Amino acid sequence: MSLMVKICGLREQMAVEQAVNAGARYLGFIFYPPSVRALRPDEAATLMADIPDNVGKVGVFVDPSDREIETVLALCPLDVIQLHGRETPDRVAQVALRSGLQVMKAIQVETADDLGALSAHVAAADMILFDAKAPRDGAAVPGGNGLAFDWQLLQNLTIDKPWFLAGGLNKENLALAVELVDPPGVDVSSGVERWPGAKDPAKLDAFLAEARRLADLHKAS
Ligand SMILES: O=C(O)c1ccccc1NCC(=O)[C@H](O)[C@H](O)COP(=O)(O)O
Repeated sequence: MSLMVKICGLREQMAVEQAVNAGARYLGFIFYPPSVRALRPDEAATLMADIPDNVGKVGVFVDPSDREIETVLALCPLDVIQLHGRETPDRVAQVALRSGLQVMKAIQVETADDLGALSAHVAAADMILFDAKAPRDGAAVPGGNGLAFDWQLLQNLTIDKPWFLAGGLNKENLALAVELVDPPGVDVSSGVERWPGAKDPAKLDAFLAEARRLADLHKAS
């Protein structure tokens, strides 16, 4: 098993370099102004300048207009557009067609009902990311909240596209999450931070080392 790791919400050059060197497969940059992790396109372009081709650059959007996406793409060489709002499968397909890029659709999960539209999203998107629902607080943003959902809801999931488990992951709970869900990829933001928006070098390294350890364990078994 190789476990893909996506580190999300990067804002600092050092953290970008560290995540690349420690084996992250995807790096996420937030283009949603209400988030503390949001970047302007020019700031993100600077951070992306030296990312090698084997590491995917993911732009995270929430119910974006075509114009918002085009403004980012004019400066940022994204590989993947992550849609983290209430986008329908039709909108996901439209974004993929217009941008020519891969699209990752985030599905926010609290109960089994939240998986009702999964097959339509799988058909429309190139990748799926399962995350926890945001707290029911008007000020909450839809991701990066450090909250886990009931991972058992994803047990025995078979989907024929790459997918990621996200939401409240950290070095301590990664082994249990991987054992229960066996995801092809995992995504983390808060669990590798000192505070929202500031990645912690020690936590980043520890998370990526744990992901490698789990992948090696799986290979050996
Ligand atoms: O991270 C944000 O600030 C954010 C804001 C709005 C939409 C999505 C956002 N993050 C998307 C991600 O992919 C996060 O990594 C994912 O929600 C998991 O976050 P965490 O629970 O903090 O590890």
